[in-house]
Amino acid sequence: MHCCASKASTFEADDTRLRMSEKKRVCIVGSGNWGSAIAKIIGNNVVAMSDQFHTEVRMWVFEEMINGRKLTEIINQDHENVKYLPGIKLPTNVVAIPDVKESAKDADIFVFVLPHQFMRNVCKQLQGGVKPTAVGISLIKGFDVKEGGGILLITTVVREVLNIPCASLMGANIANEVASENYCEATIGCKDPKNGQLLKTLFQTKYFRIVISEDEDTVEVCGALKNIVAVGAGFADGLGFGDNTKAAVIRLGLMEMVNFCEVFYPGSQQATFLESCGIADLVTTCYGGRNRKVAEAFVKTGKSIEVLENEMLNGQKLQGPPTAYEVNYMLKSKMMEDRFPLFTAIHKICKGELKPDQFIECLKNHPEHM
Ligand SMILES: NC(=O)c1ccc[n+]([C@@H]2O[C@H](COP(=O)([O-])OP(=O)(O)OC[C@H]3O[C@@H](n4cnc5c(N)ncnc54)[C@H](O)[C@@H]3O)[C@@H](O)[C@H]2O)c1
Ligand SMILES: O=P(O)(O)OC[C@H](O)CO
Repeated sequence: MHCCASKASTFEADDTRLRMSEKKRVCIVGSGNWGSAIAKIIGNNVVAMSDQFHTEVRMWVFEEMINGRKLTEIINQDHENVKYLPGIKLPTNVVAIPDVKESAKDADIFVFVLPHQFMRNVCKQLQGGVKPTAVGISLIKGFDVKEGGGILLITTVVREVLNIPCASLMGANIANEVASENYCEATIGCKDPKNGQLLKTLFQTKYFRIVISEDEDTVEVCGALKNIVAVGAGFADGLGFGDNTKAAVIRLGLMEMVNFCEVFYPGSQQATFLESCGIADLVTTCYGGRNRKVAEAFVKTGKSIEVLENEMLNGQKLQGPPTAYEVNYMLKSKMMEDRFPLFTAIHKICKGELKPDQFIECLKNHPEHM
């Protein structure tokens, strides 16, 4: 009897070990406004699905001092990111870690969510410290500039630098609204159905509904380009135009997004623009986003984008102006600026090469009207 009981417990221990080793450990790389909102979702989901996931979620935090305390300390003791997502409690199983390599230890799933301009540098720090079996997902909107004139998707940077597969999650997702659990949707771009399903399990909640698309490049490109259009919407608002003009900016922006994908990402499907990552994100960003808000103030105050970003966003980062630069960097090198007049005008206005009041003039002769 005794012998059988001990054998049974050995089997149980083996079984538990097996299940433990199959459990996925999640690392969130980034902890800004969206990073913190998504940490709330992931932290709650892994506890609800503790048979599939380790319940501790490590979140890399770019350390800074707030009123004499370290931000990591505040998050770990008070369970709130008081700087980037104030007023929202984070689950206690989300652990803030200031060392990116330490946060990545033993992780099976990497969620990349930081302003895109910092991504390559952070990825380089992770090089060599990532399990070869890990998978990544990028929530980052923007491009990486390639020497010699091209641009890379952020997921390509992850694949190249870390040698792991990488999907993306994009959508109409203003972080504060998601953190307040207001119903919305998102799109996961992932060619591999098994990884797509695993990632959907990690992110979906009753209020955050997800559709998987295999058209992964288009999903990601939509997320990056919509931030440029949002800047244009802000210019139109700052210039005092009404809703018809903003609708025209959104439509022409969408047409340039579609053309951009056709030219640079052949095989892109038009149906993808009807997902949350496409038209829905464009609408939300052109009405409620940070890029729109700062661009409106840019026209009204005459201050530079950098000054306004510092004054208005308390450390949060704009993605639209740098993305307009990155896209222009490529279009210019290919002598294709004329084919994308809205993207081009927005970049030139941000750089002070064109006056804001010339924005609408640039749209009056858009190739869409020829
Ligand atoms: N905020 C949103 O509503 C939202 C929604 C969907 C997608 N996104 C996208 O998610 C990505 C991250 O946005 P966010 O809102 O979480 O960030 P954010 O705009 O809040 O940026 C602040 C973050 O950048 C970090 N940071 C500052 N300097 C840094 C450096 N040198 N190196 C590394 N990190 C540094 C800060 O510590 C902080 O965590 C962006 O690409 C954004 O477009 C944002
Ligand atoms: O606040 P923005 O302009 O960075 O936009 C936020 C999100 O990308 C909207 O989906």
